[in-house]
Amino acid sequence: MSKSKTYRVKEIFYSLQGEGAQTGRPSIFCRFSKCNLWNGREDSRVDAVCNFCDTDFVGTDGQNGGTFNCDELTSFLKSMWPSNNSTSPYIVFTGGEPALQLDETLVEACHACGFEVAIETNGTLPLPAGIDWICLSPKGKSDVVVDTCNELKLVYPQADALPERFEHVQAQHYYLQPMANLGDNEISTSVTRERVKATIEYCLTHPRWKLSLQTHKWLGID
Ligand SMILES: C[S@@+](CC[C@H](N)C(=O)[O-])C[C@H]1O[C@@H](n2cnc3c(N)ncnc32)[C@H](O)[C@@H]1O
Ligand SMILES: Nc1nc2[nH]cc(C(=O)O)c2c(=O)[nH]1
Ligand code: SF4
Ligand SMILES: [Mg+2]
Repeated sequence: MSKSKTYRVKEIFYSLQGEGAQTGRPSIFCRFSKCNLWNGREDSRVDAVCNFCDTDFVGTDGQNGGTFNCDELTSFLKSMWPSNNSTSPYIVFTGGEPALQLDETLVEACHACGFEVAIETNGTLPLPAGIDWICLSPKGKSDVVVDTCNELKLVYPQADALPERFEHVQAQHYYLQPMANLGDNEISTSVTRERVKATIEYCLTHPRWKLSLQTHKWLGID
């Protein structure tokens, strides 16, 4: 891999993992720009393969965003972790779709710095080897090529991506996450009662599946 390769990053922030099996874990989030299932423009949302995205991933103008080479990115990520502690930095690559940019070079560089590497992915693109925690979250009619992960975290309900379609996926955890309304971070309004109720009902009748809530939205943190 060329040493001059650069990564386009929307934002980098330190927070608690809000969702899924690692909920509550201090994590550095590296949000890459761009997605392959939506161009991020509101006027294109209705026609997108993924049309309920709650995230701005366009450009590099978020907090700590920019264009980084591999050394610059790993150095910056390291600088976000509190010093004077022996716990390895836990980095969550997200986006946008991180599999468009995350490659083995960056994963290996993260490991060389002692990081643990996680990804949040829509599963439509092959993943580089070596990722320590894969959270797979399939979207709509898209073809999912990732069939093994640590957690399957399906946004529910999606007419074209209901849980039955993913029963074959090998995972340690199977989560349903209620689809949040857009444009408001208050949990009481951002997730409709109906969606939460429908998600609870599905879990109760199909107990392989557990409920995942976007707890950072409740807490008002990044
Ligand atoms: C913004 S996505 C970025 C990573 C990747 N592109 C993906 O879709 O998994 C991060 C997480 O937020 C979830 N998500 C996005 N929009 C959501 C919404 N409106 N309600 C609930 N979860 C949502 C995704 O399913 C995914 O698990
Ligand atoms: N706190 C927090 N937890 C998260 N888990 C997945 C996120 C994402 O946007 O990928 C996310 C996020 O944006 N914030
Ligand atoms: S696949 Fe992920 S980043 Fe892309 S539009 Fe959907 S939720 Fe957003
Ligand atoms: Mg998010």
